[in-house]
Amino acid sequence: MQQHANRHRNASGSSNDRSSPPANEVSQWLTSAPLYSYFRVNTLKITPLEVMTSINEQISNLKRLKNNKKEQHLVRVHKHLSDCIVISPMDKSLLDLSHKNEEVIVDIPTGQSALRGSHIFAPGIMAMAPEVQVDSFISVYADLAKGCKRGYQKYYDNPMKMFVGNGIAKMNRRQLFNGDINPKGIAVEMTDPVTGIPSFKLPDEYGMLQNLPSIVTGYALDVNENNLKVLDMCAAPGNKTTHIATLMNNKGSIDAIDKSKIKLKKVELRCNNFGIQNVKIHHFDSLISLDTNNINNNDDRPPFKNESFDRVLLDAPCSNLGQRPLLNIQVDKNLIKSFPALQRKLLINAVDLVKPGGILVYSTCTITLEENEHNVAWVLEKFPQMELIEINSEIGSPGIATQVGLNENLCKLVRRFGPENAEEDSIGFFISKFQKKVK
Ligand SMILES: C[S@@+](CC[C@H](N)C(=O)[O-])C[C@H]1O[C@@H](n2cnc3c(N)ncnc32)[C@H](O)[C@@H]1O
Repeated sequence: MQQHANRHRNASGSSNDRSSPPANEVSQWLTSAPLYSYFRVNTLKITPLEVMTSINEQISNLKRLKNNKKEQHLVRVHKHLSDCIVISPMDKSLLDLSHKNEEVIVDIPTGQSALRGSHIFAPGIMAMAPEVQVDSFISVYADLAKGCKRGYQKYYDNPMKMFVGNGIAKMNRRQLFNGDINPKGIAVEMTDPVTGIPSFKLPDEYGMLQNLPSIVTGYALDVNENNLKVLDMCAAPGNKTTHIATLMNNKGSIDAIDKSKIKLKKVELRCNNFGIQNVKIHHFDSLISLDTNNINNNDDRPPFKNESFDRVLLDAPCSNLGQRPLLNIQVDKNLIKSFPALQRKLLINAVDLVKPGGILVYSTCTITLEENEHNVAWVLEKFPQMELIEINSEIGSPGIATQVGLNENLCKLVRRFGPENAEEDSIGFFISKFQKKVK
């Protein structure tokens, strides 16, 4: 019996459903980088056309493309999202992906970012060959074995170093490892990443690289009306807060809560860069964001009164099994199992804080059924005042139906981003949208 159950178990964490992709397909998908990158334009300061022109200029100046006769159309505005620019990968036949003698070793997060089109920043470099000069053309490897000590002097020979592409050194070994001060800034400009995703640099105020489903989440909150009162319960580092504020055109108000003080600094910085003025930042625990004992007379800060908000976003802490590429997937089963309980506690507060007629969006950047469809089914069962409503988006797929989760019809109302989403190859993600019934 056990054997039978395991055969049908899949990486989404469930048995008995036939629509989840098999585990090997999921792990292959998780370890690879999404095909496209997306830049969400800060429309408070600049138009998508201006940003597109600027990205286009930088990309067409890349050496690989400049010397090539084939015309490439790598940059376009998303057909459904007017503030989202889609950047396609470069034609791989134009890239120089031969392994160079001179190399640098980077840590796993830096390797993952390079696969998504980032340059290599100094703090991510573990080792650099002594012969590397500024402007040398070098190979970059991610140390999947985590065996390379920072500043390692010899050639790092390990079968678990993964080639992520080639680039031009902008610092040498001495600048990286001999100084007293930790170096910052770009140490290698990636010109030929194995994924072909081009790198570019724009002023911070123009907007930010953001995953497609995160952009869809901002739209799902429906903030077109004037003077809405919005609560973002898990806001840092502010990707969605800044998008929602932009969609609100700086009108109304957003209370942005997070329990991480350090990460809230990023929310503040982004809001300042983007020219956002309608966000109030609170270092607080959203598990106690509801004023159950009526102790707070100030509605400018948490805990907030019952039914205070027109819109609530709960972009919940989760198992993160969607953040591609995950070059070393380490599944701590006990940690993963702990998330649904935390998410449900946050959902209880979210339900209480939204006004009748108001909207609650619940999202995660993971693909497990327990943190997604099962939590949605739990809300519907526990809170009859909450109705699951459609997300008007053609992007993403319906949810996965199971006996303990959502049925086929309810699955059509949610958006799931996983290996089944071949067309808009993105990170793993889940979005659901509820409306509180008017009494
Ligand atoms: C998925 S991230 C949010 C990402 C963010 N919405 C964005 O788009 O940039 C989850 C966040 O929840 C925060 N968090 C976890 N538990 C929390 C709690 N009890 N109260 C408030 N924030 C919490 C974490 O610090 C983390 O920043």
